[in-house]
Amino acid sequence: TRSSRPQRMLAHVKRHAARGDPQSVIDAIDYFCRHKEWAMNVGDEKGTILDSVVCEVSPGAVLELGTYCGYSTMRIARLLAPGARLITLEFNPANAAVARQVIAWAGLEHKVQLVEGSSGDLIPQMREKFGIDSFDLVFLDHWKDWYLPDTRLMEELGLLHKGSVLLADNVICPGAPEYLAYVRSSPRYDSRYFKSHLEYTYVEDGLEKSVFPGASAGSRP
Ligand SMILES: C[C@H](C[C@H]1O[C@@H](n2cnc3c(N)ncnc32)[C@H](O)[C@@H]1O)NC(=O)c1cc(-c2ccc(F)cc2)cc(O)c1O
Ligand SMILES: [Mg+2]
Repeated sequence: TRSSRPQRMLAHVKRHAARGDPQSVIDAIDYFCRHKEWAMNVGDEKGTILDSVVCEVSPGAVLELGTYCGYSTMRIARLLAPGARLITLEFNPANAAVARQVIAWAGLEHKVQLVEGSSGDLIPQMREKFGIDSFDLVFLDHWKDWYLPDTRLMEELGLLHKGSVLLADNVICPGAPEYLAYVRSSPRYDSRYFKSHLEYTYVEDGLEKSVFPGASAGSRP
C-alpha cells in the first residue's frame, strides 16, 4: 500500500540526516516540510521559541502531549541536562512507530520515554508507572480540545508544582479557545502569548506559556 506522509518524512531523514546528530535530523524534517510535503510539526520558527523556554526552565522532568513524528521531542531532548527525563505520549501507533525511529536516528532515545496511548488514560499513571512526582515543563501539542481537560487533570493529580510551566502549541491555529480563556483568566496562572506563525506558513499562530504559581494561588480570599 501507499506509504504515509510520516513514513516518507522518515525516509527523507534516513537519506539526508547524520545518525546521532539531532540538529541534522531537525533540519532534514524542516526541509522536507517546507519543500516537499507540509506536516504538522511545531516547525523551525515556533521551535526556536520552544527551545528558549526549555533553556529557561532547564527542566528535570518534561511531559509532551502528542508526539506525532518526534520533531518537538528531539528539540526538547537535545537541550536536556544529563539525567533529565522527557516522557512523550502518542495514541496513534503508526505515528509512534515513526517517532521512535526518528528519535533513535537522532541518538536521543536514552533521554526519551515514548508511551503509546491516550493522555487521558496515561496521565493518571505517571506516578505509579513512571515514578514521576511532578513536571517542570509540559508541552501541549495533541488534540486541541484536550488541552483544557488534561490541564485540569494534571492540577487535580498534583502533577504541577509552584513554577511548573505549560507551553501550548496552536493556540490560534487550529486554536484552543477554552484552554486560552482558562489559563488567561485563572488567578492560578501567569500566562503570556508568543506570537508566531503556523509551521512552514505565513498564517498566524503562537505558543501560550503559562506558569503555575502554586495550588494555593487563586484560592486565597
Ligand atoms: C493532534 C496532532 C498531534 C498528534 O497528537 C496525537 N494525539 C491527539 N490526541 C492525543 C491524546 N489524547 N493523547 C496522545 N496523543 C494524542 C495525534 O495522534 C497526533 O499524532 N496535532 C495536530 O492535529 C496539529 C494540527 C495542525 C494543523 C493546523 C492547520 C491545518 F490546516 C491543519 C492542521 C497544526 C499543528 O501544529 C498540530 O499540532
Ligand atoms: Mg502543533
